[in-house]
Amino acid sequence: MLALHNISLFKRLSGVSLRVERGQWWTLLGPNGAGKSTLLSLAAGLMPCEQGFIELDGLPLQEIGLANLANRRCLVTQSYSVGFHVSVQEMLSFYSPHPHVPELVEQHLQIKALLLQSFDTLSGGERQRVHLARNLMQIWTSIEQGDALLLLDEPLQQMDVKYQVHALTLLFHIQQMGNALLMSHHDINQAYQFSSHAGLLKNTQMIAQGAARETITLARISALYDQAFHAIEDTVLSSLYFTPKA
Ligand SMILES: Nc1ncnc2c1ncn2[C@@H]1O[C@H](COP(=O)(O)OP(=O)(O)OP(=O)(O)O)[C@@H](O)[C@H]1O
Repeated sequence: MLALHNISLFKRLSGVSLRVERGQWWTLLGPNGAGKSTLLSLAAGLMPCEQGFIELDGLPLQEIGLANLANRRCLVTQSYSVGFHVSVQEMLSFYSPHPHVPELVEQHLQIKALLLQSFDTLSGGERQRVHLARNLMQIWTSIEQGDALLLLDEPLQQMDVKYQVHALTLLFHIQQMGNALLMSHHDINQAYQFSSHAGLLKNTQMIAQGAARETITLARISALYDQAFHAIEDTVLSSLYFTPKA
């Protein structure tokens, strides 16, 4: 679905290639400043690459146009404010062609209880739930068709543990419908547990990529963050649990 061919942007991203296919959930891991947000903005078509090119279903991104892209892909950015007084209901109807919160979204993000509240008075976690819901509603028709590309820049920030699990479960359902996900995240264990694939970015370069459980290894994670880790076997989840050495 999404193909990045050797893309670069001065001091922000260097020669990155990546293919994200339908039904795959990629997580980008890497230290602050590694280039994760830059990669997501370029993939969303919000700025041009200096070198290389990006295709969506074989078409160069710049030929698709932002209006068409808006029906097909969303970008959940790291910070979001509306800048004026507006209720959650008004904000959702302003940005989304889909007038109602879809049942699957409501089930996991519980937006309806917030609809009459002013967006600017929401707590950080509530705001992030609405921000995620708004982006999903923007492309909901494509999501239902299994044809959507979700670009997510640390989408769980400020959510409490319960809503993190709810949001990850919602994203898992959306992946199972055949959609493609590319997400940056700072939680190695959630990436290991939930994503199908992982890309490790360091100093603007992709140093490893592939199936999540083959790519996220103790040696690579320690090198990625310049930090020693323990890997503990979780026999219940038949998974590894990474924890930094103090
Ligand atoms: N608008 C900009 N102009 C110039 N440099 C920028 C700009 N935005 C980001 N950068 C630089 O590009 C590099 C990559 O930044 P980016 O935001 O992509 O990192 P990141 O991996 O998303 O980091 P974080 O985990 O902190 O969100 C950083 O060195 C950053 O300082």
